[in-house]
Amino acid sequence: MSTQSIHLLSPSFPSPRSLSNLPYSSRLLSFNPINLPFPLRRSAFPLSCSCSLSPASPVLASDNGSGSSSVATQASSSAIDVDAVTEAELKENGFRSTRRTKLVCTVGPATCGAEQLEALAVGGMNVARVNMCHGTREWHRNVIRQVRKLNEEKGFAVAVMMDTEGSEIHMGDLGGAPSAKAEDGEIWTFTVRSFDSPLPERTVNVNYDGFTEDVRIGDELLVDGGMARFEVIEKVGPDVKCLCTDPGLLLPRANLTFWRDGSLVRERNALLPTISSKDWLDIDFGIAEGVDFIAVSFVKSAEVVNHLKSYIAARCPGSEIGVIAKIESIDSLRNLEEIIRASDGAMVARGDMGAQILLEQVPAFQQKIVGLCRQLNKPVIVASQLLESMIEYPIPTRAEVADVSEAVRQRADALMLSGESAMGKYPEKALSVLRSVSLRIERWWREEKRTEALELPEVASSFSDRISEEICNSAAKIANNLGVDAVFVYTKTGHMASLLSRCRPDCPIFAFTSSTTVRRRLNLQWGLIPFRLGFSDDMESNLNRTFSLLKARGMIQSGDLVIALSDMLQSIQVMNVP
Ligand SMILES: Nc1ncnc2c1ncn2[C@@H]1O[C@H](COP(=O)(O)OP(=O)(O)O)[C@@H](O)[C@H]1O
Ligand SMILES: C=C(OP(=O)(O)O)C(=O)O
Ligand SMILES: [K+]
Ligand SMILES: [Mg+2]
Repeated sequence: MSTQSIHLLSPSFPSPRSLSNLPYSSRLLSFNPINLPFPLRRSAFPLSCSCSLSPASPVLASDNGSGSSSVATQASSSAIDVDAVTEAELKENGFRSTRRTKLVCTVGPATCGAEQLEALAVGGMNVARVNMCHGTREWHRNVIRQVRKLNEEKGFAVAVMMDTEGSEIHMGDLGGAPSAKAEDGEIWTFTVRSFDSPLPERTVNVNYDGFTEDVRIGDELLVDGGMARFEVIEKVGPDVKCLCTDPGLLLPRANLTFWRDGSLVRERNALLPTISSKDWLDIDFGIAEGVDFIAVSFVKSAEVVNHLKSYIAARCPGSEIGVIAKIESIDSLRNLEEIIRASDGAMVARGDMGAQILLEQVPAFQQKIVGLCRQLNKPVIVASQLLESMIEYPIPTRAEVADVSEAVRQRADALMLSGESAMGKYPEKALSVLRSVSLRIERWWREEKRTEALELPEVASSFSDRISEEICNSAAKIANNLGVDAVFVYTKTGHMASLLSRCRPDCPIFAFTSSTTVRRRLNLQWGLIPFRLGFSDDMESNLNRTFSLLKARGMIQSGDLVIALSDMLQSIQVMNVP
């Protein structure tokens, strides 16, 4: 085997024992040109016979029901866990075929059964989202546990995202009716009164007590950003009488916004807390159930993100729960950069965003948010109405396919289904459209060699981080120039894997981590194939083990060209699989 390597050692980094015999002085940046015909760093032992050299480092127990990270001492030196679906895909079609864009599915009544969840997992769902706007905690608990059970029993690695309700104004649940039709010219009552008995005809509850005080006669009331439109004509105590001016379908808990002189009214409701008391209870529930991500609705500033992160850290120290900021309000657009910096990722929540700004402004903001997240090295999800027509129909519109393609072309980390998978007629078909469009556009992009000119600014905050960042940028470039088959990264926290993902290299990135929770979290990031593997500081031994384990499972072959990086060693090695 020929190994060619570049090692970059940070002065603050503990020198791994495997390096002690190498001719490096402490503060050293040594660059060995990779096209030299001999190995720069000789293997102490031949890689092909090294599967017995497994490290005795502790590894985390495999996926368990609670998602907690109980440390088991060396569960199995030979084990490597990878998502069963990716494994099958790799074996069948090789490295280049793996999908880089990740897929999030909202789980709802159409998909909450074990069989349906399994079908979504097999269909490529990387993250299951539960929306706390709907359903009971019991219902959500059941879904989360079923996902965990499937992971355990079937070898999936589906992460779970809990999405908070937030305190924006929305309608009640229509007294149990699935929907209600508002016709042109009808008078409807929007009220903050609560009813014990069924709702009177043409009456809708509103969740916000200040509603009657805040609206004025002449205001326009928009349901779901314009699915139906009303004009406020009279206020009678707790009731607001409205004339329907644009007929439409009202869905349970639909979002309400009111507009005055062409502008969104943001008076007192703009002062409502981003995380309501109900949301805090849901968050406690999510932490207890071991969710991987919490998506915060209607984020207005970085402050709330920081607050939630410290709350999570205090409630469960060492937790790996990622906080995703949903960009959907005017305030979030104003404070975009600080919010994204504070978060572990962002969601372009186009549903509510489109109700708060002009629809024609949404695409530009999408592009801006996707670009900013990439620059700041945060995963980004493009969400809402990607395949809306598939709630009803088995094929998407051409326009929807174009929208999905655009998000893939922007190289968003993930695409999300909402109603399509939660309550639509064709959840699996919708997922397969996302999958096939992603694959097709990614391939087209690679074939066209459309390497984008996007400048990636430095994100590191320490010298050691800068080294990691430079290594990842260089490794991605080398990978593209040499046309390598895969980049391997050994990462404890996942940071180096995400830095590589940020570069969007042409080949897949195999991210090896010993933590089950880090592994699941990496599921949201572009191009990463997370593996759980116990590993040591000794790269030779890590590589040997990985090669033999992956070869035994038919996932790589002798002769495949890989680049290997490690965040313990801060090194780049280029080699053929022995
Ligand atoms: N847990 C659930 N229980 C019942 N219905 C749900 C659930 N989750 C989602 N839905 C349905 O799917 C639709 C789309 O989901 P989503 O986009 O997450 O919510 P929203 O429409 O409130 O923004 C919802 O409007 C609702 O009708
Ligand atoms: C994803 C969104 O949030 P939710 O579905 O919770 O309204 C959105 O508004 O686009
Ligand atoms: K929500
Ligand atoms: Mg929303």
